[in-house]
Amino acid sequence: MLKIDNLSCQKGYNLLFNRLSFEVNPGDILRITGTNGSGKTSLLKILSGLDAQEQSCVSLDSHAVKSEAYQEEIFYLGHLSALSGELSALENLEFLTGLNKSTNQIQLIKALSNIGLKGYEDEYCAKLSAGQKRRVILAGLFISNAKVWLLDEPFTALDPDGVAIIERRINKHCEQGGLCLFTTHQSSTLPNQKALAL
Ligand SMILES: Nc1ncnc2c1ncn2[C@@H]1O[C@H](COP(=O)(O)OP(=O)(O)OP(=O)(O)O)[C@@H](O)[C@H]1O
Repeated sequence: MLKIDNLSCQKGYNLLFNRLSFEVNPGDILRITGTNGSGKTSLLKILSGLDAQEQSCVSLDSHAVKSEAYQEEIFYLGHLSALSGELSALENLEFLTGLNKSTNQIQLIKALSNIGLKGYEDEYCAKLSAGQKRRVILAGLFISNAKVWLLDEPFTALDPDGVAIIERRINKHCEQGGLCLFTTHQSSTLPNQKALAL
């Protein structure tokens, strides 16, 4: 269980949220909404451990955010594509999944194919469209072993086919006991999603 207990976040003079408490259980899909600047990205960054501050009010099965046990279970998909334009789609995927020793190159090529990037394995990411770049990162997400998916605006830049793929994968992940928290400004057809408004 991902537990958030009395979490507050202040940026400059702006108190984004105060004493926020909620739990996300295995199988849960949590949709986080709010106006621009309400703190959605800030919340996901705290939960991913990217926030510089140590956060004792966040734990996963009693493990603290910065602990190895917590970090092993997290995949954070940021707003902006964390890809190198000078590396190919396959090389970027190798880098993204570098810590997951159980994946080999054949699996990575298959993952790119499954997300609609067959034939783009050796293309420099600088030459890919915004949606194709997004798909490279999603390929990394889908083959990761992370239990907790933290997805910041995952549908951005994706065409309807891309949106359908990710919604299907979120469903499958959570049906198998995973957890997914995602932010979006778009409507979503995901069933059984819980909601958190900031
Ligand atoms: N490093 C930072 N230093 C100062 N202020 C920051 C920092 N990061 C974010 N903020 C501020 O915190 C507020 C919340 O930002 P955040 O990115 O979390 O919002 P959001 O809900 O994800 O917005 P959007 O819907 O536009 O993506 C904004 O006003 C932003 O300017």
